[in-house]
Amino acid sequence: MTPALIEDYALLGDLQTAALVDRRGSVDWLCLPRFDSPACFAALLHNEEAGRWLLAPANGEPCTRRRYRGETLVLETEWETADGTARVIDFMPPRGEAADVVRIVEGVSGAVPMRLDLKLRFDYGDVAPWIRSHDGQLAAIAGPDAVWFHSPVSLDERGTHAEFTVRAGQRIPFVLTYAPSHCPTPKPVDAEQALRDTERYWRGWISGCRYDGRWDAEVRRALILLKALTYAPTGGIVAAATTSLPEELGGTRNWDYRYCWLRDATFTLQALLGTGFVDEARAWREWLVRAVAGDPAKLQIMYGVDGARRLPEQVLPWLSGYEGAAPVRIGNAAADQFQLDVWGEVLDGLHLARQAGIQVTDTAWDVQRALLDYLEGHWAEPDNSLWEVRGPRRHFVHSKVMAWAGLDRAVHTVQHHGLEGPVDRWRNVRDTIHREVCERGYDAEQGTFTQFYGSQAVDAALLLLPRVGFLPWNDARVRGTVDAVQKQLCEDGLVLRYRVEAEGRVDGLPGSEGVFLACSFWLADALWGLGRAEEAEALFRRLLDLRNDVGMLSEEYDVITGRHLGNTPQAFSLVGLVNTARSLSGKPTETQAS
Ligand SMILES: OC[C@H]1O[C@H](O[C@H]2O[C@H](CO)[C@@H](O)[C@H](O)[C@H]2O)[C@H](O)[C@@H](O)[C@@H]1O
Repeated sequence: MTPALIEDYALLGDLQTAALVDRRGSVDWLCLPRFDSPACFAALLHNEEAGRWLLAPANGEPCTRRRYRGETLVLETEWETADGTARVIDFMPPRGEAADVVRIVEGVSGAVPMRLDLKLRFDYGDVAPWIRSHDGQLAAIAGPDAVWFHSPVSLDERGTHAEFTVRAGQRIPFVLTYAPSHCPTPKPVDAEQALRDTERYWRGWISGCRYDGRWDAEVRRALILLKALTYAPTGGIVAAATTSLPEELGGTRNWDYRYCWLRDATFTLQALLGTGFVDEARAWREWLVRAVAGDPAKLQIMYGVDGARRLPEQVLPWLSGYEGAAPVRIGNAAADQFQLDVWGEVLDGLHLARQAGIQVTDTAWDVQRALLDYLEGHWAEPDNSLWEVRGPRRHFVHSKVMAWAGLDRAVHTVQHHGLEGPVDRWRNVRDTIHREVCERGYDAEQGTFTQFYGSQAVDAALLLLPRVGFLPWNDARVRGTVDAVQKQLCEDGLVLRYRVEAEGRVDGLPGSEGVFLACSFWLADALWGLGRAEEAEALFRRLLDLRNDVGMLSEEYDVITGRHLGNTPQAFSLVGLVNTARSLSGKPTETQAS
């Protein structure tokens, strides 16, 4: 069986890792025990030989309907068949001692023949484990990993297959539990109790939401998905739950997003803080301070969820890739890039946290001082930009503007919060950057800011300039830039990050890609900022319609085929949804010093 469409997957998660389940009842992606651990189900990036867990009516049809139960991450998938109706309830209880995936088959009506196929393959499909029976449970063991399977339904002698019938009113539990192979057999959770606890957990969490604007249900669903991308033990936030879902069908732009990007995490923090989730923001700040500690000048643009620095990029040649889009990569070489914007984004994010009442600790301010020292010494250098180009470094305009923003927040903090720092020096550098960007990053003939100094092209990140307070919305240069982005980067009304073919292929990569959903939300924000409310709202509604049946958005979208592209669910896109809903409700995410 080939993997499903990207938009056919729903997310399960336990705040340490995540699984993807499709409309046919197949769990095709699961990394254990952490988001960035090797997958034990990797059918998503190959086929069922790389591991998956199917639990569905034997007729093999996709489901009739599915939904999350209320405001939780408990998924209910329902099939109406000729024999009756069956439901599968899937969830991962927020992590206790071990990671569990729980599936409860429920008979709704009639008597439905069901099929279970459990193919565990450790190390991203490369290792077929030994399967043994132990005290009424099955154990799949290989190397460091062990997965235990517990159910009243007996599997065949190979421990991989079962056929059974579910009758109206019956509930049959299946529990899969991970433990390191040297540890004692983990105690399986009680499925029904775990279901109650998991529902209670998510309902309790979302009750902390303080959003009172429009599109309330859509925002709350996006927040639940964002929360599922947080790594509870450390406060880190991953950019997405997957690796190597392609940015172009059949293409090579396939990257691993199961890490913590400071940029993506800071944007997530803005969305969480703006909707009342101060605890998550505090946890992220603590994560950041720990990750950066030691030598803050050696700031990386991304880290492992535990703050690990080394994330070497590798190719997994035994996986054919999603619908043949090879290579499948793990790790991410972008970790070694210089992306100037990140310094500004982190300083901006910490400023926002302070404004939200999260007190500055001495350590947090020390970290900011060190980041500012680095920024002062390096802002004038070319960088790889927020788009992580693998072509030559350039003087990207958005990067310089974010350097300006970082210094601007520092000046404000000293002036208004009584913290110490060389404010006159910072103010001078800030003003120098502003002048330079307006001179070298603006094309007066075209009436637009440009992608980098001297470039003829534009970049969707320029839409963010007014949001960080670099220039006001009513500045003619801002209006001209929004017009140029619309004219040059829109495909069917949605926004590309930049034209890959422009400037001698600025990103240094072969192939092309879809429209970038976060940038499309930024355009809606910009239209709103310019007072073009109707256009902004129409674009936002269009973007909402791109969500799949359970509210998920991936990174990009193919306007020709109407398919989701790139890793999923993607924090960047979900943050865009939350922030634009806030803007259109009159509560814009503007991060300038105030
Ligand atoms: O397109 C090339 C780059 O694509 C990825 O980066 C993108 O995703 C990041 C995580 O969401 C985001 O922070 C960045 O702004 C995006 O451009 C990939 O991770 C890079 O390795 C790759 O060069």
